[in-house]
Amino acid sequence: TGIPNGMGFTVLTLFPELITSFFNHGIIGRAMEKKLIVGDTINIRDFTLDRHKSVDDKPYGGGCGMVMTPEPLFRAIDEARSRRGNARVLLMSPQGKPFDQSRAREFAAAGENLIFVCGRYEGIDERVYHGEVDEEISIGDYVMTGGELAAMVIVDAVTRLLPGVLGGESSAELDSFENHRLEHAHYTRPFEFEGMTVPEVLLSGNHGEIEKWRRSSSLKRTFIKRPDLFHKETLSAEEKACLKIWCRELEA
Ligand SMILES: CN(C)c1cccc(CNc2ccc(C(N)=O)cn2)c1
Repeated sequence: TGIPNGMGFTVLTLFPELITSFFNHGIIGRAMEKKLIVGDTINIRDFTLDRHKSVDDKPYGGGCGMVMTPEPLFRAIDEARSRRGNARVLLMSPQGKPFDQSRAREFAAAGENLIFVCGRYEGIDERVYHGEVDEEISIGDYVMTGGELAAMVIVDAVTRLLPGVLGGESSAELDSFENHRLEHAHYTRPFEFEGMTVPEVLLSGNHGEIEKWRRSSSLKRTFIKRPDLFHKETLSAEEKACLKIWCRELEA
């Protein structure tokens, strides 16, 4: 990624402890320890200049709720940019461009440092967007009380794609959504549980048959749970044959 000490993630927020907790646990925490990523936070309130450290104010034009004032945000973003070069400023917002797995892959591959602006209240002053933000991103069509969860979702989904983060135990390449198909069913011990057993083929050691069963499982689950994904990628001849057999079995 051309970044000496890992990909940088800087989160601008009024609640840094929400973010630092996320950075210090699990696979993300291990990636931090291994210096595969450098995650830090900036408290927007530290960049206020007034005695009351105010970060919001009443909206021009009236109406309910408050808007985040531009000055502290501008100064906090400039501080973030000064920490690491080659950075992209992302505003977390319900109005943003939808984030998905292919976007996660793009960010992981680009190796740019990412700066996340997490708004609270009814949003931020429009001049911040036009002056300092490279891109507005949404993690889904719903409104939250702040952008922090959206920033953590993106950091999580991007970090796990970086080389060395997932290690051997699992690999991002076989992720669901990789080829617009959901992941196959997973089983582990015990063989029988609550009267339900494990498909015999998975214990056969016949890797060809196991891979075939897994492709079939992935296809069936996509068909049942997310048929919309089929429009993104055409069915292969093998997949068509598999679905035909399966449908005949269902009719029988
Ligand atoms: C215009 N603006 C910056 C803004 C306006 C309202 C709320 C917020 C903060 N809440 C969020 C942020 C992101 C998402 C999402 N779906 O990604 C949902 N809620 C920000």
